Amino acid sequence: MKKENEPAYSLSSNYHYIYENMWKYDKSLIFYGLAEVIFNVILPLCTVILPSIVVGLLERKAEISEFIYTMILVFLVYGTVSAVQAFLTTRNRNQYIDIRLNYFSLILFRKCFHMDYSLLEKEKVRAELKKAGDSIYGNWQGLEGLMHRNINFLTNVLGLVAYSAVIGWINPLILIFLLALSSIQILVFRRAKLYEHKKKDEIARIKITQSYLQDQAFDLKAGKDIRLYQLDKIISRVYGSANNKLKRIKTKVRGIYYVNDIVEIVLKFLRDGCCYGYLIYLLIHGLSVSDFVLYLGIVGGLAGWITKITEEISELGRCHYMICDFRKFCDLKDTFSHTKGQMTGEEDTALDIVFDHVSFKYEGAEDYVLEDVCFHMKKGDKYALVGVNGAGKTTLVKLMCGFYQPTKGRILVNGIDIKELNIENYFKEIAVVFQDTTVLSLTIGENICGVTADKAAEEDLWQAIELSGLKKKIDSLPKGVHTYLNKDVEESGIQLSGGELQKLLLARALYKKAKLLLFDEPTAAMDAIAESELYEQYQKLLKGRSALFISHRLASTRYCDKILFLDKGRIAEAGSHEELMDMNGRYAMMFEVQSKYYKEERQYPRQACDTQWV
Ligand SMILES: Nc1ncnc2c1ncn2[C@@H]1O[C@H](COP(=O)(O)OP(=O)(O)OP(=O)(O)O)[C@@H](O)[C@H]1O
Repeated sequence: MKKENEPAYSLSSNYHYIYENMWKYDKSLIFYGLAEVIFNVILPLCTVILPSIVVGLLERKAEISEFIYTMILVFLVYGTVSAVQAFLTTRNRNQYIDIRLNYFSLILFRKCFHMDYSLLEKEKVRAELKKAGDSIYGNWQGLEGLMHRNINFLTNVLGLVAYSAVIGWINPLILIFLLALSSIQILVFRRAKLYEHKKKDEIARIKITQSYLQDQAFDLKAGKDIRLYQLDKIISRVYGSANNKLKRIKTKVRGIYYVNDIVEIVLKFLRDGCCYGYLIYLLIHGLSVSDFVLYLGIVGGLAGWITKITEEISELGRCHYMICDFRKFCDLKDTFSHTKGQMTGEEDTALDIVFDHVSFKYEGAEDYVLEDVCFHMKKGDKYALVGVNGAGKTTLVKLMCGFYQPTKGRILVNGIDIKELNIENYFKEIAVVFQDTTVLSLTIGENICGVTADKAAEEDLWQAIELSGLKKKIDSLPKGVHTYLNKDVEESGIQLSGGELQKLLLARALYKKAKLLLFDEPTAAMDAIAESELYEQYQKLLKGRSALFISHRLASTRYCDKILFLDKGRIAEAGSHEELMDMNGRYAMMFEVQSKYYKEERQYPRQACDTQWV
């Protein structure tokens, strides 16, 4: 079993993951990477060997012509190697950014789009998503970081091997001494990195709070409430306290790195002192000046390779942990079947839904939101779901959508347990309008059809627009269905009113030609005329499809075949409008309370107007 803080994947598995995907994306990336490693080592070797050649010429008082030819050759070699190395570095850097944005980002997008909704909602999973995002949104971080760091690491290892061969030839003891010092440095680095990793969960949680508050500060909708209810102070206070928490953690992490830096300085002092002392000793005892220059460069360079190897190992470790975060999120197991699973039957135009003793509670909650809910909605049935606030209506709709699994009992869709369904296919067969649904800042047509308006089935698009009551508005827009919403993507975008937005969401649900339609307060923001028009064409809108809708305006429920009255998560009353009125229970009471105001209003309409304007 893995211990806490132990990475979820081995380093070799992460290497395999990255290079396998690089190979899939663009095979040449691997070859260009290897070429960069080779040229990264050749270049510093040139800077060590070439000066020693020049000093050698001076030492043996070479002819001026030989001196000039050699110098030209030196510059040519150095120039060519530098140019190739610079080309490879730039190319690889750009390509690594490219694969991060165009390949790995899309893996994360796809995971978010298709994973169980209930998983995505969990606070713990959101923190994991934040960490997975950190590993791809940043240069030299996580996945991209490993590609860069690996080039650097291999460069340093190859450099170390080449330089070690020369130093081992001078004196093997120096080599052993240098390697021993490096091992100490690596161990100290590792301790600092492990501590930093331990704090990552805490940091991710704080960052979620920070980015939520930043969103609120910049959000147009929140801007209204912030001004009217003076929420700025509380937002600033919570943001400040999150910043302080982060600062405290980062100060502790920096403290550990400070110890690491001191150890590094002491080791460097020891290393350079001993090596340079030994070379001076050799010079005094007959070593030529050109060899002294060469060895000096090699010893100095070797220390550089070693220092960089320790740095790169620590950076590789950091990237390794970040890749683990990315893969852990991408490998989260779903409870629903997304790619396999059964289909509901293509020939049907409606779905048959059974709630068989369904109880449900949200994760971490003590109480059940729904308890022992039983009903059978046959193909083509129109159901209304009513009840007081918090009775569990939206939760029931979300269960019907396949966003959550029941805690107890079963939900059957055309006789198949929802757990056994191919949920992606089921999503294609249902259309839902939630209370908190948002639109994308794209064109009206794209929002309704999910594709560009040109590719949409034109007739269906206009039919949905007409049925939802949005036609008049669209006809008034110069660009019609090609008009952009909001201003995030297109400056000329327009802002729809609450009611118009609701009509648009309705049009989107109707365009889909779903077998099951679920509406959560679909008319809450509509004016009375729009609402009444909608109800009048209710049967036409739903054309033999199954539908369930939640509404607090009980007058609307009379268009439904059956009404379920939900009370504290249980179905307290069920039947047609007339049956429930005859029952004289909670539904009848709520209906009476609502209709009382309409009656009163009809009795005194003028009076109200007069009082207002006289
Ligand atoms: N994601 C969630 N996590 C935890 N509890 C939740 C979640 N969503 C809703 N609840 C709780 O479940 C209960 C039922 O909520 P639900 O939204 O289903 O009620 P509702 O009947 O649709 O209410 P309303 O008429 O106000 O829209 C509430 O007490 C709510 O706090």
